[in-house]
Amino acid sequence: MSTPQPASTSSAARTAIIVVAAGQGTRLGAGAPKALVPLAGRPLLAHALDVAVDPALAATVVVVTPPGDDRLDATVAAAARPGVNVIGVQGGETRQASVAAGLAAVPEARRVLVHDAARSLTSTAQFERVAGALAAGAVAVVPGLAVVDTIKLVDRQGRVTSTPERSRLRAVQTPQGFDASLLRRAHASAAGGDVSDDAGLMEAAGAIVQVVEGEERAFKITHPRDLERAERLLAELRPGPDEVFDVEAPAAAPGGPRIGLGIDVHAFSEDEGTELWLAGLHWPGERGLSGHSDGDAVAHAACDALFSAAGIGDLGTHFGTSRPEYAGASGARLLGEACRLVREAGFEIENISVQFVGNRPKFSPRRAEADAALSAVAGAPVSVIATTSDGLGFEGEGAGISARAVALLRPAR
Ligand SMILES: Nc1ccn([C@@H]2O[C@H](COP(=O)(O)OP(=O)(O)OP(=O)(O)O)[C@@H](O)[C@H]2O)c(=O)n1
Ligand SMILES: C[C@](O)(CO)[C@H](O)COP(=O)(O)O
Repeated sequence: MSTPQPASTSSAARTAIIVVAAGQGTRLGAGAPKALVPLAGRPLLAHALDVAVDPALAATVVVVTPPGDDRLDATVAAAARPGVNVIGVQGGETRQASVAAGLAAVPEARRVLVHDAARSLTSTAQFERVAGALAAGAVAVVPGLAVVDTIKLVDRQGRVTSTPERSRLRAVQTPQGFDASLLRRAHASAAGGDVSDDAGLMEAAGAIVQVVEGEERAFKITHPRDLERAERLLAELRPGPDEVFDVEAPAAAPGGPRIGLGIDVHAFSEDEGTELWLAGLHWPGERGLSGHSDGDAVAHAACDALFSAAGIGDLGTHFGTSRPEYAGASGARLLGEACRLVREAGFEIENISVQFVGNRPKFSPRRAEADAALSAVAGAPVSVIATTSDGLGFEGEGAGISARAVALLRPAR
C-alpha cells in the first residue's frame, strides 16, 4: 500500500474506484459467487479491497455485490479505513449493468477507476499507472500486456478469417480509468447491453483509449487453475521468514490447542478532527484515537493474541517500521494479515475474543456489526465486548481505551 495522503489535497479526492464483485463465478464452479470464494483463507474480494481501499488512490470505493445476497456485506464493511468512504451497492445481471450500478452511486466523481474483484492480486503500482495516465490528461486508460500467442480471428464455424499482427495486440486488464462524465455517457447510450469491458464502451463512443503497462499478477481468476495460481503467487509474494520474523517460528505446530494474549492501549487524540476507528468500524461523531495507525486497539490486541498463541513474534515484528507497506494500514487489514500469518505457521484459528475498556463509544448497539466485520476479516469467529472502569484509571478519566484479547489456535489438520 502506498503511503496515505489526505484525499482532500490530491486528485484522489475527486476519484472513485468501482470494484465489481457481483458475478456468479460460473466458470470457477465453487458453488458460491466468485468474490466470496476463499483465497488464503479470505474472500477474493477482501484481497482486491486490500489494495483498492487506499486514501492515496481514491476518496470513495464502491463495491458492487451480487443482487439479493448479503454474504459479502461484512467484507465490504471491514474494508473501510480512514480517509476512504466504502459503499456497497447491489449489481446486475451483467458486468456492464453492475458497473452502471456502481457509477450511479458516485454522481460527484470526476474520475472513475473500474476494477474486477476477480483480479484480486493486482498491485497498487497498477492502480497508480492508470491514475497517473488519467491525471496526465487521458480520458480512458487500460492496463494491457503484450500477447505471446499468435491470435486468429475466426468465423462461427471456427474457420480462420485473419491473423492480426501480434505486436499490435494487448490483453487488457483492470483497473480501467475514465473521465467519469464520458463513462456515464457511454454507459447511458449502451444501457441494456453486455459489453465485457468499459473501454469497449468508450471506444464505441469515439473516445481515445490509452494503454499503459499491465502486469502478470493482475490476471483474472476465472477457472479453478487460476485460483491455484493465485494461491501459489500469494505464497511467493509473502516475505520469507528472514525478512519478517525476528524470532524463530515453531518448526511445526505441535501438540494440542494454544492460547495467546494481546493487549493494546491508545489515547484519545487531542485533535478533534481525528475520526474514531474501533473494532473494524468507523464511529462517526466520536473523537478518534491517536497513533501512527488508525488506533484500532481492538484489532491490534487481537493481532497480538494471535501472534502470541502461534509463537511468531508480535505486531512490531510483522507490521513495524521495517514494513512500510503497512504504514497507515487499518486495524482490520492488519488483523486479516495476522490471521494469514498464523495459518501459514501451521495453525487453524478456533476463535478470538476481545474486551475493551473505555467510556465511549457506546458499543452494545453495534456489537453484532463489529463481530460480523471482524469475523469476516479473520475467517474465524471474533467476539468483542466492552466495559467501563467505574471512573477509575485512564480509561475512566476518558483519556484513552485499552483492549485485551485472547486467541485460541489449534494445529492445522
Ligand atoms: N453480473 C456481473 C458479472 C460479473 N461481474 C464482475 O465482473 C468481474 C469480471 O467477471 P468474470 O470474471 O466473468 O466473473 P463472473 O461473471 O463471476 O464469472 P463467470 O463468467 O464464470 O460466471 C468479476 O469481478 C465479477 O464479479 C459483476 O460485477 N456483475
Ligand atoms: C474487464 C476485463 O477484465 C478486461 O479484460 C474483462 O473484459 C472482463 O470480462 P468477463 O467476461 O466479465 O470475464
